[in-house]
Amino acid sequence: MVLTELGSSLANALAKINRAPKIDDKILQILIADIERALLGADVSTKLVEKLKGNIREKLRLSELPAGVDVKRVIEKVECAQYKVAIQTKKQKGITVIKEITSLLDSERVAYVPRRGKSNVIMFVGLQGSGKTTTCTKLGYYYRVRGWKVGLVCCDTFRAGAFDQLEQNAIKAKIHFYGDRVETDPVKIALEGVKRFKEKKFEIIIVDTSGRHKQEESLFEEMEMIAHAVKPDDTILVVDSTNGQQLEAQAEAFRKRVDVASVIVTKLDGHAKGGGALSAVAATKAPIVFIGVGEHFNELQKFDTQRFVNRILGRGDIATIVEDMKEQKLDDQKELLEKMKKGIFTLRMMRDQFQNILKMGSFGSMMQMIPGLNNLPKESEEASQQRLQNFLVIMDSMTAEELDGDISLIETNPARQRRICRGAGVHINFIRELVMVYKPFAGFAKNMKKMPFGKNGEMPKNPNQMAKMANFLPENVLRQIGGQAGFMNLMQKFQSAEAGTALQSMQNMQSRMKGMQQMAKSQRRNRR
Ligand SMILES: Nc1nc2c(ncn2[C@@H]2O[C@H](COP(=O)(O)OP(=O)(O)OP(=O)(O)O)[C@@H](O)[C@H]2O)c(=O)[nH]1
Repeated sequence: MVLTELGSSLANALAKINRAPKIDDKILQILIADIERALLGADVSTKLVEKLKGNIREKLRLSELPAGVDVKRVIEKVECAQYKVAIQTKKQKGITVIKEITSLLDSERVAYVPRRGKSNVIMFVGLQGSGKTTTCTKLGYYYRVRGWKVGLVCCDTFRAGAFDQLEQNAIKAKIHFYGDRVETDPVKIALEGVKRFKEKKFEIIIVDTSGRHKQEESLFEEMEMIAHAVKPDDTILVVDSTNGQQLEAQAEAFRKRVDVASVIVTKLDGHAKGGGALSAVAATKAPIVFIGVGEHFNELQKFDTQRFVNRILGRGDIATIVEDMKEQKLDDQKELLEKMKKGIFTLRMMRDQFQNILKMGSFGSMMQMIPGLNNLPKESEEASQQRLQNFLVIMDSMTAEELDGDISLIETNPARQRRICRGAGVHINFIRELVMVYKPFAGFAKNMKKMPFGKNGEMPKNPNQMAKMANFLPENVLRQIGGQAGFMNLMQKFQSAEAGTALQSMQNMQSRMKGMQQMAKSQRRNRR
């Protein structure tokens, strides 16, 4: 994501503060200038950047801070207890540099949250090509994998091919679909679709409406009529981030005509205007609920300003990973854990883990959430995902005996290898690579027997035990997460994010890191 570049420029600017022996006004001016350059480079409007600079200058008066306050922490930390005392005495609001950056992207309005056991009707609106139809499926998929009953209604009678596109997407994403090829009145289709899904107690009913090339009166009239007919609980505007700052006017125009409750910004996976797009939408005070970061169904990320800023600044977002695992019930892996503790790790178990990784989203987005791993080389992301898909296809062509038995069954039998690869339609090299990826996982499981887990399998809290645990990680993975100190910090974050699932989460992460390390290695080898 290009926003990662904005994040690293901002993180570099903040790092200068940490390196400076003394913080004075001159250093602060340099910081402000660096931040200005980074934000303008990401297309954030000059008006907003000027406001941000003014706020920092006005609210961060170094000379007025009481003695004893840690200035570096004041500048950098989002929450700083000492500074809170300082600001109370000065009657200022809790403003720090990061808070200011966060507020650029924060609409401060709370979005609609669907309720379980009720039919939540969500209407999508937006210009043609904004990614509306794709995003309807992505959102449907997002809820389906979290156990909601989802239905899609296609009311786009304007664009030929919209029906087929949504129907195909719905089939691929295993979501129920309603459309009518013959009916030309989108209002009738919307009413009928919503009625049918409500009768069958669907919980999420997504209504895709027509788009137009520009903001035409006919588009708005149609939107109003559909909204009037189905009375949506939530109306989501889909906007294309490549329009950058222009989105402020676009979002305002839609909001004047329908009650746009929230916004999804798409195509943030590779455009320099991402910062402009997000800040422009936030300026309209419509909350951004999700962002689209690719064309695949799972490339939709929940948007939470604070977590997003943490992530792009390289501070990771463990809370989202743990939440995703819980929501997708990926943390329910007691059986896996029990087996691994006995040193057992089969190909079937690896296949389940790989499926979990794919369910959680792309490698890139997951990596960006882990502190210290945010800077993995970009180019490996898509290739890694493809490799994972190939491995899954190979494992799907194996017999139960091969999936559950000893790896030597495959490793020492070329005829078996050829049969599996023929079934999977892949080159024989892939199965050799799969064996190479599998072996360290199995070795890791063997090591687990020696790890200092608590009586009930919980992660150690004692620092010495934690340090011991770190020794079981591969050296370069440990380096990437900031050595033993980084590992302990990560563990604490997992534990505080969700004490009950910390162990499973950590073990999942460890397995994934190891797998990714192997993949990166074999990619490097292939490139050579
Ligand atoms: N890279 C990237 N492409 C996306 C994203 N979201 C959608 N797209 C692509 O954008 C193009 C347009 O998406 P559609 O969903 O067809 O657009 P639409 O807004 O529904 O168009 P109409 O139905 O004509 O109104 C397609 O090629 C999508 O694959 C995203 O987050 N990232």
